[in-house]
Amino acid sequence: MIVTLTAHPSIDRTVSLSGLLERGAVLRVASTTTQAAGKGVNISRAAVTAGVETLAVLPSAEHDPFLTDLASAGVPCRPVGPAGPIRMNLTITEPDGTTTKLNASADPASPALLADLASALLTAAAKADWVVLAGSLPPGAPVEWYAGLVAALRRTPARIAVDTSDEPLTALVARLAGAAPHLMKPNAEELASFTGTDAAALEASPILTAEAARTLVDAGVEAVLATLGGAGAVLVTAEGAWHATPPPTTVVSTVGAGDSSLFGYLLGDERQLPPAERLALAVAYGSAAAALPGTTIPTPSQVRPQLVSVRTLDLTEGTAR
Ligand SMILES: O=P(O)(O)OC[C@@]1(O)O[C@H](CO)[C@@H](O)[C@@H]1O
Repeated sequence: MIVTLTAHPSIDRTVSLSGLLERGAVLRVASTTTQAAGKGVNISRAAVTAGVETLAVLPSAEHDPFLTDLASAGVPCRPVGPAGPIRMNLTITEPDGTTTKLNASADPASPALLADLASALLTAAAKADWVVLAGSLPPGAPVEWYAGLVAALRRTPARIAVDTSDEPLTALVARLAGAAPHLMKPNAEELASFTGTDAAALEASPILTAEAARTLVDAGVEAVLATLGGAGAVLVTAEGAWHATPPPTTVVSTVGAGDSSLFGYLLGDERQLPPAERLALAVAYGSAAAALPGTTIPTPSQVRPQLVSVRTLDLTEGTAR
């Protein structure tokens, strides 16, 4: 079972433009969609369509329509309240695939709500193969909240994956000694933020990315899945490093591609696939998501790992095979 925590869930409103975005202009909208989302929720959605048992833990008021949306998608939920209204994040997509995102903030989370979320998560972790801490933290949560949760989750049988950014990521990286998650999924920008490298340089060089990811493995993280957008992804473990390139993809919306990649990796792990095949599944899930509108998460029939090419990276020689 994959338990996800979305401490800062969102209603994702996507506006698809029929032309290119022009600041200050009046523009025609081709279509709009609205979906209950947030990183952990998206991963639980992917699990449901792949037939993997999941539970989405999130703050929510008792009868919030967000829960109705998740129930109609068949996503098992553990809402924790009382919580304020769920924020709305806006995505603007252009016909060339350019995706612009405006992410809002929820009302501040109280210490009592954070404590109840942590306790619901620790209870669910007793039955989980993986617990995924995903997304930003709501206002009011201390930046080291994820780091503290990882330390507590390390005392349960579950394995822990984290995908976050900004201060919560920095705080987690600062406390890896003795409390490292089993899996981290930074993108190039996130990896650059604590390795003193440049995101564009990482996206252009899988070897540089693998070297940066390697610093997390040296600090105790079992596996680092570094996603590089159109350049695919790099996987680094203590055993080696791999780079996977996606098939040519017509990008419609990149929202949810990272969450889909992370789920693809976890699915490969549940199926006990070797590292290169787990990476291929991650990249296939990510590129399938990028080809879909809004925050749509791909179904297994839309995911084609056989079209992904994987090569081994030799970090001592600085070469790829
Ligand atoms: O503000 P955060 O928590 O970093 O990201 C939230 C978010 O952008 O992440 C998902 C895509 O990964 C979306 O469903 C959601 O709107």
